[in-house]
Amino acid sequence: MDNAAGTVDSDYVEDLQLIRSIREDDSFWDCIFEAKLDFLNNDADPFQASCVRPEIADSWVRSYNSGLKPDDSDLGEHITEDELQRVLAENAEIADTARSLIKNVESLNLQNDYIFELLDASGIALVQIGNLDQHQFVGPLYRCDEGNVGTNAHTLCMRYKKPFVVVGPEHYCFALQGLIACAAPVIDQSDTSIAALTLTQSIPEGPLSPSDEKVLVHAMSLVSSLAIALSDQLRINQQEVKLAETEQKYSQASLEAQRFESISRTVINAVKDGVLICNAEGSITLATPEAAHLLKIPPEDLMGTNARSLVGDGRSFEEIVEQGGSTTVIIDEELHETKISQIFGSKSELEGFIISLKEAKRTTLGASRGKVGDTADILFKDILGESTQINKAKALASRFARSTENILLMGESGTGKELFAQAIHNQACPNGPFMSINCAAIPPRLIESELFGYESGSFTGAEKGGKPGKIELAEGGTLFLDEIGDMPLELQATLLRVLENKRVIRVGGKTYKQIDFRLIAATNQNLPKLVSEHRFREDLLYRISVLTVNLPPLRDRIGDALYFARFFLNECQIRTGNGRVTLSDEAAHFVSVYAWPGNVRQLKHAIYSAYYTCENGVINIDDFPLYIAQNLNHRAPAEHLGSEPSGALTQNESSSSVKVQDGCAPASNTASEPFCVAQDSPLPTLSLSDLERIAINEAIRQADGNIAAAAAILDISKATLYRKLKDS
Ligand SMILES: Nc1ncnc2c1ncn2[C@@H]1O[C@H](COP(=O)(O)OP(=O)(O)OP(=O)(O)O)[C@@H](O)[C@H]1O
Repeated sequence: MDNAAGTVDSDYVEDLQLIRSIREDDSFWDCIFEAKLDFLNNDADPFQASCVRPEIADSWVRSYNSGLKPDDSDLGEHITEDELQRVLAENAEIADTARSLIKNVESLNLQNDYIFELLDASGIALVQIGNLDQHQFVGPLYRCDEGNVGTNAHTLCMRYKKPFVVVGPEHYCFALQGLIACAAPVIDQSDTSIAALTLTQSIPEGPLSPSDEKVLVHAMSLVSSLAIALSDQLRINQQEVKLAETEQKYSQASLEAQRFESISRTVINAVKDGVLICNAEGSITLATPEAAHLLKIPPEDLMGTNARSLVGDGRSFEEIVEQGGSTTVIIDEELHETKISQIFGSKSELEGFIISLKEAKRTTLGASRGKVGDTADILFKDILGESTQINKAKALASRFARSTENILLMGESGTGKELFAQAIHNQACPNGPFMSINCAAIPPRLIESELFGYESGSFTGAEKGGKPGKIELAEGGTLFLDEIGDMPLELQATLLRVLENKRVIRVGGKTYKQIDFRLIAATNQNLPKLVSEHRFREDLLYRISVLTVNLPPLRDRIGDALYFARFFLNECQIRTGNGRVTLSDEAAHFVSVYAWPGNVRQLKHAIYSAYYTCENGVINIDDFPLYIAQNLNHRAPAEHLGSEPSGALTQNESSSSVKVQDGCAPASNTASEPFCVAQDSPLPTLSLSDLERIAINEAIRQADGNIAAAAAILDISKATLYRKLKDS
């Protein structure tokens, strides 16, 4: 039988031999006794005596060295009743368990006086059962160890962590010579002897009878088995206690967790912003109703969804946190401000993120980069129109925005190229700078320094300390090159190089700087035609036109002209706070069929003008600016409404002029010349510059010669108007 307290039979082999030797050999008992006397009186080495076991010899030496007299009869160290009670209280569990195990020991047919004891590690009796009362030292108020009772079975069994028998003369003290004691250790979970079970019997001096031997062997096995059982039971008890403690801790922890979760939920739900909690990988574990509302995704669908792809701005959450934690993202065409914080575990490891989410004001756009650059606050949802043509263009541009490629926007003047550029920028990198240059509006000699920047003293008038160019400033954002068709040919080669290696060198500079930016170029010119005329580099065209969005002219966008007219009327109403103004049937028809060569911009100004001009809250054709109203005689028949789109700028057509529809006189130099409404062929043409000149004249006329007011009507700056007047 193997276990922690030892192997009953094998552990007793030496003891059995000893007992057998004592029974079979009359002189064995005396041999031990003589050896002890020889050791005590003559300093003889007890290890040399063949009848003395080495453990016993060792114990004699220790007992001797402790100063104990072998002929002492007052053995053991007296302890107080208080100390005993304290020890009993400390060992109550082992004592109770032992008691229940040894209660039947009386039923053993022990022939001699005996005492069955459980002694703690220091030798104090915790339990005593038996009738051996003539030896006072075994009384309860004694501590019995090797130092005060000499060689004994319980000390040795605990020392060697195995059952031990000490017979008559093996005891160091003569007073114990009439006893035989079998002891076995009680061993705890950490393999320490914490107590000993001992059966001590009186034994007649001299050889043992066969029945004595039998009883002794039986007693040894019993003690050993009981000690093993006691050790096991204690271990089980300890495990049960641990289990109960663990269960209690667990249930306390889960109660705490529930309480914490309910508090967190209450707090989180009380926050007005939407809140998402996700793990370190980004998988969402909690989403408040407001977050689900803002994201337009049901809360249950949000669980497990990756927050990194849902509310990211191109940077990793870790990067965002490192750079301040705030960012602006566009989700479902709406602008949102997000704040991201990290959640750390008890060992400072990243456990996840808390993301708060709220609708943002446009002013937050670019805020996290210090608002470098031009204003770009247009989102795709601001690009109006109900026609499939504009919606297709928006969908395409929005798809392109997700790439990092350059984008080319082609469309006639006023079709919304600038709006598209801003919307693409805000969808792709709302936190980055939006740098814009109109190549047609800047004198060619200045474009280079504007674009590339310059070093100090690189030309007369250069700012001290140099100046970064727009490309450099577009780092992390967008460079919008409007009217790219007007870029000087010699600069096109430099621009191509910059686009190819994303490195820029300032004018007069010596070192290149790596810049991460996206180019959005726009033009109302037919670039392939410019290429064929050697006014635009073919390689640059290929480079910038990989992703091209053609913006349809208003005349091709079925239903949009009327939609815009009503929208702009409403805008005027809100702006002025005046009453409602409507279009007469005739005016509405006219708006629908007019070709609007200046597209949305022209329509907008025409409606604004008519709004202020009309009387009685109804706009008639006469209320439109003169150059439009004069087309009355040439407007399309009503049945022309909804006809197929015509005249859209394509890469194969020249867009520098606008097609003028059937029945219209060709453009003239005066504002009094009629304009055209959309009709079928034949199609004479009117150049954009003619249109512009006429629009400018009309605006000045309406503004009674006030340039600032005329510029406002034209939706351009006063400076631009002056420049245009100068150029024309
Ligand atoms: N789809 C649209 N929704 C709302 N407004 C629009 C739309 N398209 C154009 N506009 C308005 O028309 C005007 C001209 O737009 P924008 O400047 O973007 O056009 P563009 O194509 O860049 O013109 P240009 O080539 O002359 O620079 C602006 O006032 C703009 O608000």
